[in-house]
Amino acid sequence: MTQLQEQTCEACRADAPKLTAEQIDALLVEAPGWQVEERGGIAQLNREFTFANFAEALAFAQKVGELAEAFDHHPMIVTEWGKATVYWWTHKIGGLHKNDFIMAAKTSGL
Ligand SMILES: C[C@H](O)[C@H](O)[C@H]1CNC2=NC(N)=NC(=O)C2=N1
Repeated sequence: MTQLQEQTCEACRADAPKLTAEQIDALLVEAPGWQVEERGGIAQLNREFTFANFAEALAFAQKVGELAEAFDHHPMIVTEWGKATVYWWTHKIGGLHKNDFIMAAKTSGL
């Protein structure tokens, strides 16, 4: 996990290739707790984080947002009482890029 977590996102270009199923399977091994689900035809990496209450979930969401701003790569975060679900995918390519796994690993490290 630390290996992915320490990497930095490469500048993702619109013509960057989406990860293949094999590449996704290999990267999932390095991102325990994360799963890939397709939403609206787009493969997304997601993980649910649980907390004691809403305030803690919100504080976590804020940290994820700061991480996203630092790397200019942004997730969807669904924040609820006791839960925050983080979704990573690359808008530019409408799918998954290694950057999404790097950001997921960093999210797990928060
Ligand atoms: C202009 C800015 O760098 C781009 O729009 C970035 C911002 N954050 C992003 N976040 C994600 N998840 N995918 C992108 O393609 C993306 N592009």
